[in-house]
Amino acid sequence: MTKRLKIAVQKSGRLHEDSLQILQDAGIVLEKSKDQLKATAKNFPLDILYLRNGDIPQYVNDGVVDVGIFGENLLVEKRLNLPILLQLGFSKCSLCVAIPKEQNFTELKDLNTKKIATSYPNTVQDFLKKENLTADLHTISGSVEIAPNIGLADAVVDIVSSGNTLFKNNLKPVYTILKSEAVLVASPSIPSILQATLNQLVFRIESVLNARNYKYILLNAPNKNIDQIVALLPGMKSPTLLPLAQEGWSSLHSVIAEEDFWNVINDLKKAGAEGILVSSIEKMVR
Ligand SMILES: Nc1ncnc2c1ncn2[C@@H]1O[C@H](COP(=O)(O)OP(=O)(O)OP(=O)(O)O)[C@@H](O)[C@H]1O
Ligand SMILES: O=P(O)(O)OC[C@H]1O[C@H](OP(=O)(O)OP(=O)(O)O)[C@H](O)[C@@H]1O
Ligand SMILES: [Mg+2]
Repeated sequence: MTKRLKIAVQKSGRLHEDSLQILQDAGIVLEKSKDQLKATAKNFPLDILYLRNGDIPQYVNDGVVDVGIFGENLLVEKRLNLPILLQLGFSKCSLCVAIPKEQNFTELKDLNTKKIATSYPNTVQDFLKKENLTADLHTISGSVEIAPNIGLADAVVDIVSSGNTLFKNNLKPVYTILKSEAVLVASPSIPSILQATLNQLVFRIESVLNARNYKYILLNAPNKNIDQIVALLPGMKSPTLLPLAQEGWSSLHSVIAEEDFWNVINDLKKAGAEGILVSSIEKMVR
C-alpha cells in the first residue's frame, strides 16, 4: 500500500477555506466524511488533519504531520527554523506596533518603558531585543486592540490587514515588525519514502499559484505591427502567431501577469490590436 502524506490544515478560521481551495484547485478530491478532524483524498495519497493554526508549526517540526499550511508569522513566534516550500499568496497581513491616534511617535525609542499588549510575545521580545528596547510586555490571547482603551497598555503589537480593527479602536500603526502570508512548510523529519509524493503536491500547487497570477490573452493584430505587439507581450517563451482568414492580419496568443495587462493595454490598442480577449488560466507549468 502507498504510504500517505499527512498535511495539517487549519480546522476553522481565516486559513481554512483558502487552504482547502488550493488543494481542490490542485486536483485533489476529498472523500466526504463526517470526521471533523480528518479527511482523506480520493485520488492522491494525502490525508488532511484539521488542527489549530497555532499548533500546526510544532506538529510539523515534530514530524507528527509531514507538511502544514499556516501563517508565516508563526514561524517567528514559535522560533522554528523550518523550510518554507511555497508562499501561498493568501492571508496576507503585517504584524504592527500601534498606539493611540492622538499620541506622537517619532522613533522606536518612544516605546521604551511602555506597556505593550500582544498575542505574539516571543516575536515582540525578539524585536525589542534586536532594537535594544525595554518595554513591559502583556500577553493576551485576543481582542488585543482594546487594551489601550481600557488602560491595560500604552501600545499593542497585532496583526493588521485592512486596518479596520485599529481604526475602530482609535489606534494608528507606527511600525511594521514583519509581513506574513499563508505558507506550505515541510517537516524536517519527513520520511524519504514520502518525498516523491511531497514533490508532486508542491508541483501541483505551484502550477495553481502560477496560473492565479497570469491571464491568457488573445488578440488580432495587423502584421505590420506584430513586432511592436510581441515586444509588449513576451509570453512564456514567445507568443503564438496564427494567420487570420483576412489577409495582413494575425491572431496572437500569449500569457501575461494580471498587473502587467493594465499597464500595456493602451499600448496594445495604439499598436492596432483588436478583439482583445483575456481569460483565466487553471494550471500553468513553466
Ligand atoms: N485580519 C487578517 N487578515 C489576513 N490574515 C490574517 C488576519 N488575521 C490573521 N491572519 C493570518 O491568518 C492566520 C490565522 O488567523 P486566525 O485568526 O484564523 O487563527 P488564529 O487565531 O491565529 O489561530 P487558531 O487556529 O490557533 O485559533 C494568522 O496566523 C495570520 O497569519
Ligand atoms: O486589519 P484588519 O483587517 O481589521 O484585521 C486585523 C484583525 O484581524 C485579526 O483578528 P481576527 O479577526 O482573526 O480575530 P481573533 O483575534 O479572534 O483571531 C487580528 O488579530 C486583528 O484584530
Ligand atoms: Mg485571528
